[in-house]
Amino acid sequence: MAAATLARRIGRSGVLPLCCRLPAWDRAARPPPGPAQPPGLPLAPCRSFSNNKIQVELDESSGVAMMKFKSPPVNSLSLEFLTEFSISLEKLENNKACRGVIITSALPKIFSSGLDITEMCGKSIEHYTEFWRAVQEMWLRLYGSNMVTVAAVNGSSPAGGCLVALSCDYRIMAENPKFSIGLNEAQLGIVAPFWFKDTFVNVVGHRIAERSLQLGSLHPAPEALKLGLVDELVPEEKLMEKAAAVMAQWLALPDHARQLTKTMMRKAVLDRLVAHREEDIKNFISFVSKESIQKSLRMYMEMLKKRKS
Ligand SMILES: CC/C=C\CCC/C=C/C(=O)SCCNC(=O)CCNC(=O)[C@H](O)C(C)(C)COP(=O)(O)OP(=O)(O)OC[C@H]1O[C@@H](n2cnc3c(N)ncnc32)[C@H](O)[C@@H]1OP(=O)(O)O
Repeated sequence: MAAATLARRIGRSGVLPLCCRLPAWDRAARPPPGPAQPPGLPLAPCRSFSNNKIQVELDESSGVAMMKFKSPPVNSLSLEFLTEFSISLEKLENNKACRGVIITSALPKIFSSGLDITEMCGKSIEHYTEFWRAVQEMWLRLYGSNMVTVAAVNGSSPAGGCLVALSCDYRIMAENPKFSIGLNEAQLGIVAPFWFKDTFVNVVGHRIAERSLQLGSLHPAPEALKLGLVDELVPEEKLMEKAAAVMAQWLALPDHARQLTKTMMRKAVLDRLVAHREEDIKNFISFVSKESIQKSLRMYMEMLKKRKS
Protein backbone atom coordinates (compact mmCIF):
# COMPACT_ATOMS: atom_id res chain seq x y z
CA MET A 1 0.00 0.00 0.00
CA ALA A 2 1.40 3.44 -0.91
CA ALA A 3 2.65 5.46 2.04
CA ALA A 4 0.34 8.35 1.19
CA THR A 5 -2.72 6.10 1.17
CA LEU A 6 -1.70 4.58 4.45
CA ALA A 7 -1.16 8.00 5.97
CA ARG A 8 -4.64 9.12 4.84
CA ARG A 9 -6.19 6.06 6.46
CA ILE A 10 -4.29 6.66 9.66
CA GLY A 11 -5.61 10.19 9.91
CA ARG A 12 -5.13 12.29 13.00
CA SER A 13 -5.47 9.54 15.54
CA GLY A 14 -2.02 8.32 14.57
CA VAL A 15 -3.20 4.73 14.95
CA LEU A 16 -3.18 2.43 11.96
CA PRO A 17 -6.66 1.11 11.21
CA LEU A 18 -7.21 -2.59 11.44
CA CYS A 19 -7.70 -3.04 7.70
CA CYS A 20 -4.16 -1.91 6.87
CA ARG A 21 -1.60 -4.67 6.79
CA LEU A 22 2.01 -4.01 6.06
CA PRO A 23 4.19 -6.26 3.89
CA ALA A 24 4.98 -9.78 4.97
CA TRP A 25 8.65 -9.28 5.89
CA ASP A 26 7.98 -8.72 9.59
CA ARG A 27 10.52 -8.63 12.42
CA ALA A 28 9.59 -12.22 13.09
CA ALA A 29 6.94 -14.59 11.87
CA ARG A 30 3.49 -13.72 13.12
CA PRO A 31 1.20 -16.40 14.55
CA PRO A 32 -1.13 -17.90 11.95
CA PRO A 33 -4.52 -16.21 11.75
CA GLY A 34 -7.01 -17.74 14.16
CA PRO A 35 -10.61 -18.72 13.49
CA ALA A 36 -12.97 -16.08 12.13
CA GLN A 37 -13.83 -13.52 14.79
CA PRO A 38 -17.44 -12.92 15.79
CA PRO A 39 -18.78 -9.67 14.35
CA GLY A 40 -18.07 -6.64 16.50
CA LEU A 41 -14.79 -7.90 17.86
CA PRO A 42 -11.62 -6.23 16.62
CA LEU A 43 -9.50 -8.35 14.25
CA ALA A 44 -6.24 -7.38 15.89
CA PRO A 45 -6.17 -5.84 19.32
CA CYS A 46 -4.61 -2.48 19.93
CA ARG A 47 -2.55 -3.23 23.02
CA SER A 48 -1.85 -0.37 25.32
CA PHE A 49 0.07 0.04 28.50
CA SER A 50 0.31 3.22 30.40
CA ASN A 51 2.56 3.99 33.30
CA ASN A 52 2.72 7.23 35.22
CA LYS A 53 4.71 9.16 32.69
CA ILE A 54 4.51 7.41 29.35
CA GLN A 55 1.60 6.00 27.43
CA VAL A 56 2.12 3.32 24.80
CA GLU A 57 -0.36 1.97 22.29
CA LEU A 58 0.60 -0.83 19.96
CA ASP A 59 -1.50 -1.64 16.91
CA GLU A 60 -0.60 -5.25 16.35
CA SER A 61 -2.07 -5.31 12.86
CA SER A 62 0.35 -2.68 11.59
CA GLY A 63 3.18 -3.40 14.01
CA VAL A 64 3.38 0.29 14.94
CA ALA A 65 3.44 1.58 18.51
CA MET A 66 2.68 5.12 19.55
CA MET A 67 4.64 6.27 22.58
CA LYS A 68 3.48 9.50 24.21
CA PHE A 69 5.35 11.33 26.93
CA LYS A 70 2.86 12.60 29.50
CA SER A 71 4.80 13.96 32.43
CA PRO A 72 3.73 17.56 33.14
CA PRO A 73 4.82 20.25 33.26
CA VAL A 74 7.67 19.67 30.76
CA ASN A 75 8.38 15.93 30.32
CA SER A 76 11.70 16.25 32.11
CA LEU A 77 13.72 13.05 32.10
CA SER A 78 13.67 12.13 35.77
CA LEU A 79 14.90 8.79 37.10
CA GLU A 80 11.31 7.55 37.17
CA PHE A 81 10.65 8.77 33.63
CA LEU A 82 13.86 7.22 32.28
CA THR A 83 13.09 3.91 33.97
CA GLU A 84 9.60 3.82 32.46
CA PHE A 85 11.02 4.81 29.10
CA SER A 86 13.57 1.96 29.09
CA ILE A 87 11.01 -0.58 30.29
CA SER A 88 8.54 0.52 27.60
CA LEU A 89 11.21 0.22 24.90
CA GLU A 90 12.21 -3.19 26.18
CA LYS A 91 8.60 -4.40 26.16
CA LEU A 92 8.12 -3.26 22.58
CA GLU A 93 11.50 -4.63 21.48
CA ASN A 94 10.58 -8.05 22.88
CA ASN A 95 7.15 -8.03 21.28
CA LYS A 96 7.44 -9.71 17.89
CA ALA A 97 4.31 -7.92 16.76
CA CYS A 98 6.00 -4.53 17.09
CA ARG A 99 8.20 -3.28 14.23
CA GLY A 100 8.24 0.45 14.75
CA VAL A 101 7.58 3.14 17.33
CA ILE A 102 6.57 6.76 16.94
CA ILE A 103 7.70 8.88 19.88
CA THR A 104 5.87 12.10 20.66
CA SER A 105 4.58 14.21 23.53
CA ALA A 106 1.09 14.35 24.97
CA LEU A 107 1.82 17.84 26.33
CA PRO A 108 1.32 21.01 24.32
CA LYS A 109 4.44 22.91 23.20
CA ILE A 110 7.01 20.62 24.86
CA PHE A 111 8.52 17.41 23.48
CA SER A 112 10.90 17.03 26.45
CA SER A 113 12.83 19.56 28.52
CA GLY A 114 15.78 17.20 28.79
CA LEU A 115 17.33 15.64 31.85
CA ASP A 116 15.58 16.59 35.06
CA ILE A 117 17.96 19.12 36.55
CA THR A 118 16.71 18.44 40.07
CA GLU A 119 18.11 14.90 39.74
CA MET A 120 21.57 16.45 39.35
CA CYS A 121 21.35 18.92 42.25
CA GLY A 122 22.29 18.18 45.84
CA LYS A 123 21.87 14.39 45.64
CA SER A 124 23.99 11.52 46.96
CA ILE A 125 26.67 9.67 44.98
CA GLU A 126 24.36 6.62 44.97
CA HIS A 127 21.60 8.69 43.45
CA TYR A 128 23.86 10.18 40.77
CA THR A 129 25.06 6.66 39.93
CA GLU A 130 21.53 5.32 39.58
CA PHE A 131 20.38 8.34 37.63
CA TRP A 132 23.27 8.33 35.17
CA ARG A 133 22.98 4.57 34.61
CA ALA A 134 19.31 5.16 33.75
CA VAL A 135 20.26 7.88 31.24
CA GLN A 136 22.78 5.52 29.62
CA GLU A 137 20.29 2.65 29.60
CA MET A 138 17.63 4.72 27.87
CA TRP A 139 20.07 5.81 25.16
CA LEU A 140 21.52 2.33 24.61
CA ARG A 141 18.01 0.93 24.16
CA LEU A 142 16.75 3.71 21.90
CA TYR A 143 19.84 4.25 19.75
CA GLY A 144 20.40 0.51 19.48
CA SER A 145 16.77 -0.40 18.86
CA ASN A 146 15.95 -2.90 16.13
CA MET A 147 12.60 -1.17 15.64
CA VAL A 148 12.08 1.74 13.29
CA THR A 149 12.00 4.81 15.52
CA VAL A 150 10.39 8.04 14.38
CA ALA A 151 10.39 11.17 16.55
CA ALA A 152 7.36 13.41 16.05
CA VAL A 153 8.76 16.49 17.76
CA ASN A 154 5.70 18.52 18.69
CA GLY A 155 7.39 21.09 20.91
CA SER A 156 10.67 22.34 22.29
CA SER A 157 13.35 19.77 22.85
CA PRO A 158 16.50 20.96 24.60
CA ALA A 159 19.52 18.83 25.66
CA GLY A 160 18.39 15.34 26.76
CA GLY A 161 15.10 15.91 24.88
CA CYS A 162 17.13 16.57 21.75
CA LEU A 163 19.16 13.42 22.43
CA VAL A 164 15.95 11.38 22.41
CA ALA A 165 15.01 12.81 19.00
CA LEU A 166 18.57 12.42 17.65
CA SER A 167 18.58 8.76 18.68
CA CYS A 168 15.60 7.97 16.46
CA ASP A 169 15.87 6.96 12.80
CA TYR A 170 13.89 9.95 11.54
CA ARG A 171 12.82 13.29 13.01
CA ILE A 172 9.77 15.28 11.99
CA MET A 173 9.19 18.56 13.78
CA ALA A 174 6.18 20.87 13.98
CA GLU A 175 7.02 23.91 11.89
CA ASN A 176 6.51 26.40 14.71
CA PRO A 177 9.51 28.79 15.00
CA LYS A 178 8.78 29.10 18.73
CA PHE A 179 9.81 25.47 19.16
CA SER A 180 13.54 24.92 19.44
CA ILE A 181 15.85 21.95 19.62
CA GLY A 182 19.54 21.46 20.35
CA LEU A 183 22.17 20.29 22.79
CA ASN A 184 22.33 23.44 24.94
CA GLU A 185 24.36 21.96 27.81
CA ALA A 186 27.09 24.61 27.47
CA GLN A 187 24.49 27.25 28.36
CA LEU A 188 24.02 25.51 31.70
CA GLY A 189 27.77 25.44 32.31
CA ILE A 190 27.88 21.68 31.76
CA VAL A 191 29.29 19.53 28.99
CA ALA A 192 27.41 17.14 26.74
CA PRO A 193 28.89 13.67 27.30
CA PHE A 194 30.85 12.06 24.45
CA TRP A 195 27.97 9.81 23.43
CA PHE A 196 25.53 12.77 23.21
CA LYS A 197 28.17 14.41 21.00
CA ASP A 198 28.72 11.27 18.90
CA THR A 199 24.98 10.91 18.31
CA PHE A 200 24.80 14.57 17.27
CA VAL A 201 27.82 14.29 14.94
CA ASN A 202 26.27 11.22 13.28
CA VAL A 203 23.19 13.29 12.44
CA VAL A 204 24.54 16.71 11.46
CA GLY A 205 28.25 16.18 10.81
CA HIS A 206 31.31 17.37 12.69
CA ARG A 207 31.42 21.09 11.87
CA ILE A 208 27.78 21.85 12.63
CA ALA A 209 27.93 19.75 15.80
CA GLU A 210 31.12 21.47 16.99
CA ARG A 211 29.75 24.98 16.55
CA SER A 212 26.34 24.14 17.96
CA LEU A 213 27.76 22.30 20.99
CA GLN A 214 30.31 24.99 21.87
CA LEU A 215 27.63 27.67 21.73
CA GLY A 216 25.02 25.49 23.43
CA SER A 217 22.65 26.54 20.66
CA LEU A 218 18.94 25.95 20.69
CA HIS A 219 17.82 26.07 17.07
CA PRO A 220 14.33 27.25 16.15
CA ALA A 221 12.56 24.65 14.01
CA PRO A 222 13.33 26.25 10.58
CA GLU A 223 17.03 26.51 11.45
CA ALA A 224 17.05 22.93 12.79
CA LEU A 225 15.79 21.81 9.39
CA LYS A 226 18.50 23.76 7.55
CA LEU A 227 21.19 22.17 9.73
CA GLY A 228 19.81 18.68 9.19
CA LEU A 229 19.06 18.33 12.89
CA VAL A 230 15.52 17.38 11.91
CA ASP A 231 14.55 15.74 8.63
CA GLU A 232 11.27 17.53 7.93
CA LEU A 233 8.99 20.25 9.20
CA VAL A 234 5.25 19.93 8.86
CA PRO A 235 2.30 21.95 10.15
CA GLU A 236 1.54 20.85 13.68
CA GLU A 237 -1.85 19.39 12.77
CA LYS A 238 -0.22 17.17 10.12
CA LEU A 239 2.57 15.87 12.35
CA MET A 240 1.11 12.50 13.36
CA GLU A 241 -0.20 11.80 9.90
CA LYS A 242 3.26 12.48 8.47
CA ALA A 243 4.97 10.37 11.13
CA ALA A 244 2.69 7.45 10.27
CA ALA A 245 3.41 7.88 6.55
CA VAL A 246 7.17 7.91 7.16
CA MET A 247 6.84 4.85 9.37
CA ALA A 248 4.90 3.00 6.67
CA GLN A 249 7.62 3.89 4.15
CA TRP A 250 10.38 2.55 6.42
CA LEU A 251 8.40 -0.58 7.28
CA ALA A 252 7.91 -1.36 3.61
CA LEU A 253 11.49 -2.70 3.61
CA PRO A 254 12.58 -6.09 4.91
CA ASP A 255 13.45 -5.73 8.60
CA HIS A 256 16.66 -7.75 8.53
CA ALA A 257 18.35 -5.61 5.84
CA ARG A 258 17.34 -2.37 7.52
CA GLN A 259 18.38 -3.61 10.97
CA LEU A 260 21.80 -4.80 9.82
CA THR A 261 22.38 -1.48 8.07
CA LYS A 262 21.36 0.42 11.20
CA THR A 263 23.72 -1.67 13.31
CA MET A 264 26.54 -1.06 10.84
CA MET A 265 26.00 2.71 11.08
CA ARG A 266 25.60 2.91 14.88
CA LYS A 267 27.65 0.08 16.37
CA ALA A 268 30.91 1.95 16.88
CA VAL A 269 29.20 4.70 18.84
CA LEU A 270 27.16 2.25 20.94
CA ASP A 271 30.20 0.05 21.62
CA ARG A 272 32.16 3.04 22.83
CA LEU A 273 29.72 3.70 25.66
CA VAL A 274 29.30 -0.01 26.47
CA ALA A 275 33.09 -0.28 26.82
CA HIS A 276 33.34 2.81 29.03
CA ARG A 277 30.10 2.73 30.97
CA GLU A 278 31.52 2.65 34.49
CA GLU A 279 34.14 5.25 33.63
CA ASP A 280 31.40 7.47 32.19
CA ILE A 281 29.39 7.16 35.41
CA LYS A 282 32.45 8.06 37.50
CA ASN A 283 33.11 11.00 35.22
CA PHE A 284 29.52 12.22 35.59
CA ILE A 285 29.68 11.93 39.38
CA SER A 286 32.96 13.78 39.71
CA PHE A 287 31.73 16.50 37.33
CA VAL A 288 28.31 17.00 38.86
CA SER A 289 29.67 16.88 42.44
CA LYS A 290 31.82 19.97 41.87
CA GLU A 291 30.58 22.95 43.84
CA SER A 292 30.98 25.19 40.75
CA ILE A 293 28.73 22.87 38.70
CA GLN A 294 26.14 22.69 41.47
CA LYS A 295 26.15 26.48 41.57
CA SER A 296 25.68 26.73 37.79
CA LEU A 297 22.76 24.30 37.88
CA ARG A 298 21.09 26.10 40.79
CA MET A 299 21.48 29.44 39.05
CA TYR A 300 20.01 28.00 35.86
CA MET A 301 16.96 26.67 37.74
CA GLU A 302 16.54 30.08 39.40
CA MET A 303 16.76 31.76 36.01
CA LEU A 304 13.98 29.47 34.71
CA LYS A 305 11.77 30.40 37.65
CA LYS A 306 12.52 34.15 37.36
CA ARG A 307 11.80 34.11 33.64
CA LYS A 308 8.37 32.79 34.50
CA SER A 309 7.47 35.46 37.05
C1 LIG B 1 30.12 14.74 32.35
C2 LIG B 1 28.75 15.01 31.96
C3 LIG B 1 28.03 15.87 32.91
C4 LIG B 1 26.81 16.30 32.77
C5 LIG B 1 26.01 16.01 31.58
C6 LIG B 1 24.59 16.43 31.78
C7 LIG B 1 23.86 16.46 30.47
C8 LIG B 1 22.59 17.23 30.64
C9 LIG B 1 21.59 17.14 29.82
C10 LIG B 1 20.32 17.88 30.06
O1 LIG B 1 19.33 17.52 29.47
S1 LIG B 1 20.28 19.18 31.17
C11 LIG B 1 18.65 19.89 31.02
C12 LIG B 1 18.65 20.93 29.97
N1 LIG B 1 17.32 21.48 29.81
C13 LIG B 1 17.05 22.74 29.61
O2 LIG B 1 17.94 23.56 29.52
C14 LIG B 1 15.61 23.13 29.51
C15 LIG B 1 15.22 24.06 30.59
N2 LIG B 1 13.80 24.41 30.48
C16 LIG B 1 13.32 25.31 29.60
O3 LIG B 1 14.00 25.90 28.80
C17 LIG B 1 11.85 25.56 29.67
O4 LIG B 1 11.37 25.08 30.90
C18 LIG B 1 11.04 24.89 28.54
C19 LIG B 1 11.35 23.41 28.43
C20 LIG B 1 11.33 25.60 27.20
C21 LIG B 1 9.53 25.06 28.86
O5 LIG B 1 9.24 26.40 29.05
P1 LIG B 1 7.86 26.79 29.74
O6 LIG B 1 7.81 28.28 29.81
O7 LIG B 1 6.74 26.10 29.08
O8 LIG B 1 7.94 26.15 31.20
P2 LIG B 1 8.76 26.67 32.46
O9 LIG B 1 10.09 27.16 32.05
O10 LIG B 1 7.89 27.59 33.22
O11 LIG B 1 8.98 25.31 33.26
C22 LIG B 1 7.92 24.71 34.02
C23 LIG B 1 8.52 24.08 35.25
O12 LIG B 1 9.40 23.03 34.85
C24 LIG B 1 10.70 23.26 35.42
N3 LIG B 1 11.70 22.71 34.48
C25 LIG B 1 11.88 23.03 33.19
N4 LIG B 1 12.85 22.30 32.64
C26 LIG B 1 13.30 21.49 33.61
C27 LIG B 1 14.32 20.47 33.66
N5 LIG B 1 15.06 20.16 32.57
N6 LIG B 1 14.53 19.83 34.80
C28 LIG B 1 13.78 20.12 35.91
N7 LIG B 1 12.81 21.06 35.92
C29 LIG B 1 12.58 21.74 34.79
C30 LIG B 1 10.79 24.75 35.57
O13 LIG B 1 11.76 25.09 36.50
C31 LIG B 1 9.39 25.07 36.03
O14 LIG B 1 9.29 24.71 37.41
P3 LIG B 1 8.37 25.55 38.42
O15 LIG B 1 6.97 25.44 37.87
O16 LIG B 1 8.56 24.89 39.74
O17 LIG B 1 8.87 26.96 38.39
